[in-house]
This record gives sequence, structure tokens and C-alpha cells, in this order.
Amino acid sequence: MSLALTDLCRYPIVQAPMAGGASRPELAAAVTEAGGLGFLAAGYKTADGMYNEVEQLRRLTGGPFGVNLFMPQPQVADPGAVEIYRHQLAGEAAWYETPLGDPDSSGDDGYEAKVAILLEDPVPLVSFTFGCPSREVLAAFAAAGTSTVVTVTSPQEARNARWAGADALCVQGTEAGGHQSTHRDDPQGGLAATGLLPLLTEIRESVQLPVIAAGGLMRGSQITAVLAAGADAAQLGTAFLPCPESGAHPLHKQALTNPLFVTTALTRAFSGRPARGLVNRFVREHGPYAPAAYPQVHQLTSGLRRAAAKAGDAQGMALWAGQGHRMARELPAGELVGLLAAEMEAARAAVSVRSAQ
Ligand SMILES: Cc1cc2nc3c(=O)[nH]c(=O)nc-3n(C[C@H](O)[C@H](O)[C@H](O)COP(=O)(O)O)c2cc1C
Repeated sequence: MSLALTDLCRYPIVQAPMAGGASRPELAAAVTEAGGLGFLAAGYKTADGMYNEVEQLRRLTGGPFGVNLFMPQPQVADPGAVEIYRHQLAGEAAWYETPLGDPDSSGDDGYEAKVAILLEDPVPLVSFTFGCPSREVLAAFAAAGTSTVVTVTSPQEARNARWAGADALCVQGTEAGGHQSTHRDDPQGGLAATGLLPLLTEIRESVQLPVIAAGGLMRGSQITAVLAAGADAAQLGTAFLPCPESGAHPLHKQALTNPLFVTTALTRAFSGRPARGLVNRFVREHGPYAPAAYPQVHQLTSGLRRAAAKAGDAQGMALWAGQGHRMARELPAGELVGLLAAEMEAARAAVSVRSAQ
């Protein structure tokens, strides 16, 4: 089965799955109802938590949607490096009056159980992040009538995903907010080497699969540009963060366009894996020292992140955002989808006028 996104939704606009609470069923439903494709994020949730959200979403819309799963990560981190980072974060724990998490607690978020639920009660689309599922798992989804998307950050990952049987790829450039979805974490900084457009072009030339482009896309004109470069659809995360239906923390929403947060960076500070977020005090102080240790660092800092959010301290929160964050617009999700579609149309018209001259 190959993925005909245009059969699934009116506009080639995918709302990115966003773990950590942003992509709530209300957000996914509003996007789907407006003619885009809404997504739920199952990462960091229990299998029951994912199931409840799927049921909630089904009550809100009869339209198509996707569910995103994190691939389980091998626990290969250097324990000495994690201990040193724990020592470094002791001052944060004292400041926020909260203990550091246990880095060795199981990082298993119930991948197998989630796969079993989604096979028993199929959804239209399932996407995978941080790796590629086995051929057996992808074949089982195909047999259940579910289309599969594997997120890739390099041509090699794209070829592997095609071999494994993915129906489509989500090509993620380094501009993207949140974690880089590299299939292997390279301690030297991650394998994702290029921005979206060159990566998209290279993958389109070597892998014949439908492609969803992701990373830094905030305006309809940018979506038109990636479609012209060979993408079948665009996946936007940061653009949907400020929507009233998004569950992002109010400080996170405000920070996107706050001139205090000028820039983003890829940092391991919060999770031990490269992820793009606004540069705040925590990123500046700890990013350079954070070890390549996912999910150990994620577990170590989980209480700190919660405490900073509770204290209303954006300088200690993980403010995931893509490079286009300054262009974020606070609109209801349905209106944002309509505006993006109108901007795409305007950009297409401008190009055809220019080429006719
Ligand atoms: C807050 C946030 C959380 C994210 N969580 C996930 C996730 O759970 N699964 C996933 O595949 N991608 C996740 N992403 C990455 C998006 O899928 C997508 O690649 C990215 O948002 C595209 O870049 P943009 O934010 O500039 O639009 C997340 C992004 C953000 C901003």
C-alpha cells in the first residue's frame, strides 16, 4: 500500500505530533475538521493514555488522523558521564526544591503494547520517530489497513525505511523544533547534517516514496516551496503550538515571539538527545556539558522541567521550537489551516504570473 495523502485530507498540511502535551485531541480534531491531518503523540505516554486520547479524538471527529510512536532506544550511555551531569544539576534541584529523577528507571514507554492496541483497533495512519520498525511490524500495519510513515533525517535512513516497508517518509530537516529523529544518536552531535530543502531533494532523487517535509515551515509560501521541491505534504509543529487548542504551557506559547528568546539551538541539555528549542538559561548553562545519554538525561531532568513550569520560570523549561518560531501566529487551529491554504494558493499564483512574464 502506498500513502495517498491527498485522498486522506483536503490540504497537504499535517499537524506534527508533539509529545509533552501540545498535540491534544482537541488540536488534532480542529486540524482534521479544517481539511488538514491531525496527529496524536504517543511518546512518553502509557499505552492506556494513548488509547484514551484516540477514543477522545474519535468522539471529536470522524475524519482521518495519525498516531506517532517513539521507537525504543538502546540503553548504551556511559554511566560515569550521567553521574557527572547529575552532579552538575544538583544546584538546579536545590533551586527548584525538587529531587532529580532516577536516570536508570526504565525508559520503556510501552511500544509493544501500543503497537498491539493500534493493530487491534486500527487508525488511518501511524508514524514512527527515533528509528525504523521491523518489516514484520510494518507488514502487520499494512495488513490492518493502516498507512505507515517513518521519520528520516538522511538518505540512508530513507533507504532503510523503504526496504522495511514504510508507505511514506517524514523528511525532517535540522530546522525542526523538538528532537531530531535520527535513527542512531551520534555522540558527536547527531547524524542530521542538512537543512530541509537539500535533504528533501537528495532523498527524492534516491527513494521513490511519498514524502512529508518537516522543519521550520511556518507560512503557506514555504509549504508551496517544499511541494515544488518534490514533497507531497508538509508537517508543521511550531506553527501549531500557540493555537488555543494546543496544550503547550502558556509560557512556552508566549516565548515563541518574545524578543527575549532570540534564537534556537540543538541541545542535549534536557533529554540527552539533540533537540531544537529556544535558548534559555538552562540550555546556555547545561547544554555544553550534557552527555549523549537518552533517555537517562530525560529522566534525570523530568522533575526539574515540571517544577520550572509550575514556578512559571521559562528559563528552566524545555521550550521546543523550530527555527521559524518568530513567525508563530496565535490563531484557532482551523483558522490557521485555512490561512496556510490561502497563502499556498497566493504563492502558487505569484509563481505562475512570474513564469508567464
Ligand atoms: C513541542 C514539540 C514536540 C514534538 N514532539 C514530537 C513527537 O512526539 N514525535 C515526533 O515525531 N516529532 C515531534 N516533534 C517534531 C515534529 O514532528 C516536526 O518534525 C517539527 O515540529 C517540524 O519543525 P517545526 O517545529 O519547525 O515545524 C515535536 C516538535 C515540537 C515543536
